[in-house]
Amino acid sequence: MKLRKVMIIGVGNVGSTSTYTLVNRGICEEIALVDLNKELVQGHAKDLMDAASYRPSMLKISVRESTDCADIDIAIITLTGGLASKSRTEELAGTSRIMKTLIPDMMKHGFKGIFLIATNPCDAITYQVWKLSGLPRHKIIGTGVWLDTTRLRRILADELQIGPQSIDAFIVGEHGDSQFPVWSHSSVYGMNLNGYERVPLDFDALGDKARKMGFEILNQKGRTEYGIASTIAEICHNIFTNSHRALAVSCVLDGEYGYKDVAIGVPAVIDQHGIKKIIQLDFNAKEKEQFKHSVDVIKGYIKAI
Ligand SMILES: NC(=O)C1=CN([C@@H]2O[C@H](COP(=O)(O)OP(=O)(O)OC[C@H]3O[C@@H](n4cnc5c(N)ncnc54)[C@H](O)[C@@H]3O)[C@@H](O)[C@H]2O)C=CC1
Ligand SMILES: CC(=O)C(=O)O
Repeated sequence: MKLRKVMIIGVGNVGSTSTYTLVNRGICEEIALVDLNKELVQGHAKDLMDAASYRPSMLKISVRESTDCADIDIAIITLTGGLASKSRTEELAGTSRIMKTLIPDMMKHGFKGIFLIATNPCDAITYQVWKLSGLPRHKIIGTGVWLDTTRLRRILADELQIGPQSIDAFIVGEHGDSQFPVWSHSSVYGMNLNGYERVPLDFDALGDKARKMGFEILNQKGRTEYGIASTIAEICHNIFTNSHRALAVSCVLDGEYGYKDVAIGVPAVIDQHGIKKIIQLDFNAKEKEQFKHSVDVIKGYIKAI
């Protein structure tokens, strides 16, 4: 049986917490760590091997160069050229510069797997990775709005006093300010959200709360890590189990929703090869406008790369 191998590129807060989450969920058999900071990466590898020793099965934590990637199934991008403090786009210039050498070098060294991108601004970097890799678009996934969707479900769960897994609500668009919840398709078991508890919900306020949650956490603790680490682990789990579950992630569009040359958060069916199918929702007029705005915003960032 083939061993499942993941590479984490950038073992800072997000990369190390993601590795710890992958270890504890037993999602793969090897995690290869890559970072420019050689002391940090060696230290994390030893600490994480201690954690892995408590797992019932063999799990290898290795330290590699990113070019040692020919046998990797999923390469997870969690590096940054400089962390944002107010807007995710602050990272665009520094990080896109790193990508211009990192991705072609990996491709020259035989990378054949799936790229999973968490680095911000997530949608623009996802698109850039697709362009630089030359891989088919189904092999490129940005974590995108899946974390925002999870946040929205948690906020709604609090409001409605029902488990978040029972709420079918989600966010589409940019992992950033132009994202929006698709209220026209949100329900509890097919029941309109206002009908569930028979109390009118303040939909604008709920969407705002989810949209602002990332920076609310960032302002309080200086970084966000656990939420995105669980998002990364969840996407890897869905790939490795060939789940065919639909998640709202950043996908490269090629005509879906009437757009191309952009990566943006939309619901997509995940299988062992990556994105199996992009689900095309029937947006109402307001949502069509909001989606167009989000596409325009992301295209603006892509143009600046
Ligand atoms: N998509 C999402 O929902 C979230 C995304 N993020 C993003 O994740 C990224 C990482 O955030 P943190 O871990 O907090 O940053 P961090 O600064 O703690 O870690 C970044 C790591 O990348 C390494 N690095 C830089 N250039 C590299 C290169 N060329 N090759 C290998 N390693 C390199 C650094 O040495 C550092 O260890 C940021 O872009 C951040 O905005 C963070 C939280 C949530
Ligand atoms: C930092 C970030 O992108 C988030 O937690 O949503």
